[in-house]
Amino acid sequence: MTMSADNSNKERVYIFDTTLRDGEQSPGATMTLEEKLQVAEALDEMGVDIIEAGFPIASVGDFEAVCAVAKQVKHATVAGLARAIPADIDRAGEAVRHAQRGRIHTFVSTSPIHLAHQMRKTEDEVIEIIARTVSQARNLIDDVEWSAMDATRTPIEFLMRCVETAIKAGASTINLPDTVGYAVPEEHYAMFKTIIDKVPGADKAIFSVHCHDDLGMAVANSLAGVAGGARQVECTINGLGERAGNAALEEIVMALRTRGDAMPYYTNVETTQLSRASRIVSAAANFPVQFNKAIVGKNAFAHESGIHQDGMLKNAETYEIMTPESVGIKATTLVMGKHSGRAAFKDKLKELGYELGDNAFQEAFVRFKDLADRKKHIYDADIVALVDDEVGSAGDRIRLVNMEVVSKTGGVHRCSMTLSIDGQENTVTYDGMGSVDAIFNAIKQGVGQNPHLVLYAIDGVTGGTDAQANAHVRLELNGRIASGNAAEPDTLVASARAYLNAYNRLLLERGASAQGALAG
Ligand SMILES: CC(=O)SCCNC(=O)CCNC(=O)[C@H](O)C(C)(C)COP(=O)(O)OP(=O)(O)OC[C@H]1O[C@@H](n2cnc3c(N)ncnc32)[C@H](O)[C@@H]1OP(=O)(O)O
Ligand SMILES: CC(C)C(=O)C(=O)O
Ligand SMILES: [Mg+2]
Repeated sequence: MTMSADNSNKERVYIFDTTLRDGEQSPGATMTLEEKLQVAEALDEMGVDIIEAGFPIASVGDFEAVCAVAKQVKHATVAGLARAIPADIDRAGEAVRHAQRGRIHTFVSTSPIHLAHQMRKTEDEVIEIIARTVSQARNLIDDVEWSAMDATRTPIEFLMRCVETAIKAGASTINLPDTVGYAVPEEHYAMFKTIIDKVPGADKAIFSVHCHDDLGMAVANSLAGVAGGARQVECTINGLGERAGNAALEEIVMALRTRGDAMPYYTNVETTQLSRASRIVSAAANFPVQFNKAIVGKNAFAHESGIHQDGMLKNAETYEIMTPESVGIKATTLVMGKHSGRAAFKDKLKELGYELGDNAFQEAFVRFKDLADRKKHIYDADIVALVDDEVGSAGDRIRLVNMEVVSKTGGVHRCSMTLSIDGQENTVTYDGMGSVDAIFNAIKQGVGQNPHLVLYAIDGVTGGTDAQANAHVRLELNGRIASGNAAEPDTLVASARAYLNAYNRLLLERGASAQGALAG
């Protein structure tokens, strides 16, 4: 079994979502009040434990957003961020007091570089600030989280002093952020383990891990923090966040769920809502999700290569470690493209309602591969057009071998064409008023007949400049009418093949020899 959702013998990990605060710090990701409320509703419904709704001192808008989220949220705790500054803490307290469960999240820098350059404080001054500001917050609310900004670049002895001070002052959650995405997993594990094992009173607090993705290790570091004893993970939907982003919520949750055998922890998140939450955040923050993003990317459950598609058709567990349904995606997609094989092509034809005999199938597959080599996206409509074309022209006695068209503005339009007529090749060249006229004239010359063109139309099978052209031709000769179609990426080739297809049908009705068959 590759997936585990059995939570017995596992420890609970609390999910602290900071999409609305750290996520919104991502350049260009600002959300309106309505958008924030929509995101908060999705997070609350999904079972997130804590929603950090904003930084109330930052602006009137942020304050109002935190108040509104606090009033709306039904289940989760709502947190507001505050610097270690009295006015920040009062403002955060004022905003989250509307919540059924409110939390003040206050932070201060602890690393030497921050102390020297950002805060311009000594270690002793920082210890005094922590004691004073955490106590202030605790006088406003029971639930106080304290964070050591830049914890991972802080000497462990000083970090332990800070943590002990914060716990003594009443913080019930201690967050040790990797603010600049500097940590590596082993080190991160060791930091949590050491602090939890050694700091007096550590058992009175829940430890929290908060990672940034500057080196692409935010999720790995978060999971290492959990292994080291953290029981709250701070993360964002789609990994939105400052610079390279925060640890992605969907990745943390699905990693714990899928690899419960290696990591005995569980979360309360309803995973089938992950995909919806991702779409809501992407739209609200106006931030597209990369196609190959784990869990929620467009390609996360899509397979194009033939070997994988063949495996998927035999048993989905050959190439999928989670089901798409488990993250709220309807189904796996087998994308038809140049890497696809016969198994997937046959399956696609079946889905589209075709059952071809062996020869027709092989020919259709060769044409499909040829089309896929030339066209980026193969849609169902392309395959329908291709198979209809293949089936419709299967018995054609006159076939296009190759053609070349020269066309010049205000000048000559000339088509040189080789036709195979009952197996015999015949090359002709003819001019026309335009490219299509030259092509049709060349065919008439080649077959020695002059049917009347009743209809000629072109439409695109799909959108895009690389879309196949569907050409339709209707011919009339001696009172008989026949229609032909052809689909090709090249409009002129499609036109020639549609004309020949119609001519072949006139021949078929007549049952005569191909060249000059319709005379008299
Ligand atoms: C790692 C993180 O994600 S931290 C959160 C980052 N998020 C944000 O900054 C978004 C919201 N921020 C804002 O709107 C503004 O920066 C405000 C309102 C908070 C402050 O604005 P301003 O008063 O104009 O200060 P400014 O942003 O220029 O500088 C930050 C000040 O806060 C101080 N500061 C930074 N962190 C802390 C802290 N945790 N505790 C106390 N002071 C702090 C800095 O030292 C600096 O103080 P100084 O002006 O005395 O040198
Ligand atoms: C404010 C803190 C928690 C933060 O976002 C960080 O250090 O990355
Ligand atoms: Mg952060």
